[in-house]
Amino acid sequence: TTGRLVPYDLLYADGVRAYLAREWTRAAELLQRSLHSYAGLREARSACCHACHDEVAFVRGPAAPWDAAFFDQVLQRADCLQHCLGRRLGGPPSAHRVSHAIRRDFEQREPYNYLQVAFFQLKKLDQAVSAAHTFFVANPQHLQMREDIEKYRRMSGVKSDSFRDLEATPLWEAYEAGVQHYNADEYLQAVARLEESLREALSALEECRALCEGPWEEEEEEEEKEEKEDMQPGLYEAIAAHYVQVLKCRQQCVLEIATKPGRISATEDFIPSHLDLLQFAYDQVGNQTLAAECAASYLLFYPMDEPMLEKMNQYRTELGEDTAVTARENIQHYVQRSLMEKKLIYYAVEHLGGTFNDPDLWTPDELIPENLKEQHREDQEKQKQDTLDVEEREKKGPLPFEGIIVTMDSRQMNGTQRVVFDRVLTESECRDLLRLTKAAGGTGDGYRGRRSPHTPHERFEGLTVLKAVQMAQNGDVDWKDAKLLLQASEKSRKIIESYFTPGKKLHFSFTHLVCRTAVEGEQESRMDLSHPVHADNCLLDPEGNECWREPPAYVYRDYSGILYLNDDFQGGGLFFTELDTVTVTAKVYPKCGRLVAFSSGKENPHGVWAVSRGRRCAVALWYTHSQEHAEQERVKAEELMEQRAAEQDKPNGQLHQGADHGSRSSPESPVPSDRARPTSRRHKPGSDRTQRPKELRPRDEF
Ligand SMILES: O=C(O)CCC(=O)C(=O)O
Ligand SMILES: [Fe+2]
Repeated sequence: TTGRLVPYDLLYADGVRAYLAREWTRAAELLQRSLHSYAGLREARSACCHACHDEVAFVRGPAAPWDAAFFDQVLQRADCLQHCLGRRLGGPPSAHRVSHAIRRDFEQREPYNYLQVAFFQLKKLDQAVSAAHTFFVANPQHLQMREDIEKYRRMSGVKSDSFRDLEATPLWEAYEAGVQHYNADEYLQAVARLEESLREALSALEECRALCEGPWEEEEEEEEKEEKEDMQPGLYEAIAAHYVQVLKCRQQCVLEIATKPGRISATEDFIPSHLDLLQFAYDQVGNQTLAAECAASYLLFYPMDEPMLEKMNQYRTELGEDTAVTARENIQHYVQRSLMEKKLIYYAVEHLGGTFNDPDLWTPDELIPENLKEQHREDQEKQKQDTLDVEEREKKGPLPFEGIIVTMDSRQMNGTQRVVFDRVLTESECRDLLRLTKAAGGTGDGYRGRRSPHTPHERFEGLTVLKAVQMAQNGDVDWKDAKLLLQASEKSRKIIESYFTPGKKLHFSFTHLVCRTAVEGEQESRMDLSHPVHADNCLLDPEGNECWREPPAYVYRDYSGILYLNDDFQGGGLFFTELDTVTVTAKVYPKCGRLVAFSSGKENPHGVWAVSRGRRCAVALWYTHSQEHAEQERVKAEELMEQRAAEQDKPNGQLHQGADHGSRSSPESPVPSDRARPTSRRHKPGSDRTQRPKELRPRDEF
């Protein structure tokens, strides 16, 4: 390295100052240097962490974790790190302490927000665009940046390959591709990508853990001092308190690596779920040896997992008793280290106080001290009571159909009057309804593929119940399929009525089957939404934090439902926000048979993320308490249907109620829910404000 690394926070502060003074060349240079320095510091920390011994590796057994020998190890390691960093940084590591705020800015890629404007002012369009894109990847709810990017897209001098993520990691690309192959039963490709993603995840984890150790942040030091004063500590206590902070920080890395940039919540149980998927995929491609190895590795996390234990037995028989099946070494190390750190943390929490938000779902019960378990049980009890309260408030009635489950309620969706049901349709019913959309598309009657009113990058096709029945009359689609559309929407109506407004009739207001199809070749680094954030019965005014319940809004709509039919597309998640339209509070990923329902008012602003590949189909449903606004088309459609039934003199078919959805774990939640695991100990994705303060926003410069 070339001499001393200038602390990135200094460069950043100077860069922002130059930006505000509109000295664009200087601003661009300083901001870029701050990013380099930040990367350099991370590299140095990683390298040093690797070079200095991992003290936890020296601790043997659970007895007396905090003995003198252990403290020696901790101190020695701290010493080693200090020297190593000093050498690599060309100066005292303490010079690189930064405040929480600055660290957060860098984690959220804020420097790129400024860089974009500086480059734009310098007429360096290519760099402006890649800075904008890099920022936006981590801040997809940033409306201003979305607009900026739209402007770039319309500019003639901008090449499409300028929309680059300068901070891209291979992890998410590999993971998503892996899961997609897995979904498509392409197990050979799935294995390759998931192995890559697991490797990347473990290495990202190491990097993240390295950042937990010096140079310490100022605010953490403050906290620490308070703790020290509280307990008048000796040297060991001081080291212990300090060290516990590091351990907690390292444990939180699991969440950090499992959170995709721009997303709010982590993919649950990221590492074990890789092994779960890999085990199945290896099995499918006939590689029993590696499948067994993954099973053994998975069992390190969930030793009592019945299905996996069964698989293990099977492999033992198949491979012969002589073949030793062992877990992967790096996973063994990972689990041991994690358990050891948890033990130390719990020991400290028990004796020194404080709290620990364990990020893992797999932590064995025995590890948690009795009195903390007690606390944990109380928390759970309280949470249950809260749920009951919400249910009470929402006057939740019993569900009118068997086999349907409530997957998320308002509390879990951080809002009011929101719910997700699953298993409302079977796979075969989804297929039939999808066939309806395909057949209808071919006739050109009533089902016109046209550009979406919301985005030029998608086609938008809609089919009402009346159109479906009319097409059945014309012989263009099956009567059975048209009837299914009527039945599915009626079933949804009953579910929603009984859940939200038992005893108060809900009428259909409008129903249509709608597909959103990505327009091929126009998806690259697309930044708009499939459906902008809106509320269903009022006009949102995010600036005024208001929602005007007046025309042209459909003011009489009281409840909304969306019944999803498929998941073989990319993007297309539904999300809820606060009134500001940017603070995302909940996300729902479509899949066959999933029904999301919510009240249509200002309490539920929502939007749909871009569909970037494939076709996303759903039955969109709106309901009203007002009889006079009841959907007339539907009355007509039902009449036609009855006429036909009378002609045929056949009884009406019944919708299948409840479904058996196979036993394979779905990759969206790779750990089947019936596996024993503690619930609610992990942190809940709360609301997350992604819009930055206005005064520093580059937008004024456009
Ligand atoms: O399709 C979805 O998930 C939501 C659509 C929606 O919000 C609407 O059409 O009003
Ligand atoms: Fe909507």
